[in-house]
Amino acid sequence: MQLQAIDYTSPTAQQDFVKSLHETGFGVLKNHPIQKSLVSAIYNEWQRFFDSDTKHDYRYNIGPQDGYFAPEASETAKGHSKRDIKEYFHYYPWGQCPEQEKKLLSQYYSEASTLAKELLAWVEKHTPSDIAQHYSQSLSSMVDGSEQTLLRVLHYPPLKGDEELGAIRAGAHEDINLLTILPSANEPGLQVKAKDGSWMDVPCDFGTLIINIGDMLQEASGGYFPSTSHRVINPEGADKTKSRISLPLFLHPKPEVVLSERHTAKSYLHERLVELGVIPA
Ligand SMILES: O=C(O)CCC(=O)C(=O)O
Ligand SMILES: [Fe+2]
Repeated sequence: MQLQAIDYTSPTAQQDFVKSLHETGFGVLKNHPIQKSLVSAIYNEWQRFFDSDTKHDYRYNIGPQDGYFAPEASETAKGHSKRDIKEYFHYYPWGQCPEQEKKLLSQYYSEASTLAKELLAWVEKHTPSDIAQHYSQSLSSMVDGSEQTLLRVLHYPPLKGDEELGAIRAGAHEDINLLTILPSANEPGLQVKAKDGSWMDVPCDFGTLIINIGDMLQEASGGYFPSTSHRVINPEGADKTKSRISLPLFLHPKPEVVLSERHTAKSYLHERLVELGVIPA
């Protein structure tokens, strides 16, 4: 399995990108419209946020899931017994956000959502017709007017040595949504599972964007687009003392969208959040 960066401006970008998503569940883009300077400014602002105690004033709301999730409240990946070693903030335009950090984060949300929708349109255009006939409605219309798209600011704190045995920064998991777009983080660690079961490092060149399929698009495409397992491993040696910040945007459809005979977006999301231990059954 190879993950080579595709040039967003190349004449064959759309086909190459959708081929990569079909074959691996992942695609890497360079020369895309998201500015590096915006991403690094957000990383800096949120490092300060996570380093300060005011984060506790933004504790997440259990139903809507917006706000700050402390390490004690973070996810336990399906099939794992230890919580991930991370804390994070869930931003929605309608949700809570510290005033100081709102300007850049809302700008990023809007730019990244626009790009994610464009990439979803590429996926739609290059889905073979025998697969596309199973979409209950066009992929673009699934997200039009959706208020569910989630921007997560993630902080993996430096390791102190007192972490629970076997706990890792992000246990192997699949994303729940349609598509995820993720700027390369400020530190390595992201790995993707290849078809032979081995773990491969995802290239971490600052400025590239990583896109992956989530379970909802896998479900809607009958598996044509695979939702590939990924994880974030712990740093070693001198890197243990470093924080890692990342900024995934999870493109979500409207709740009433029918994904398959089994699921609407709402029923699927609910099932998965219970599994992750972040909402009660
Ligand atoms: O931090 C990363 O690089 C990936 C995060 C991730 O996979 C997730 O939050 O779903
Ligand atoms: Fe993920």
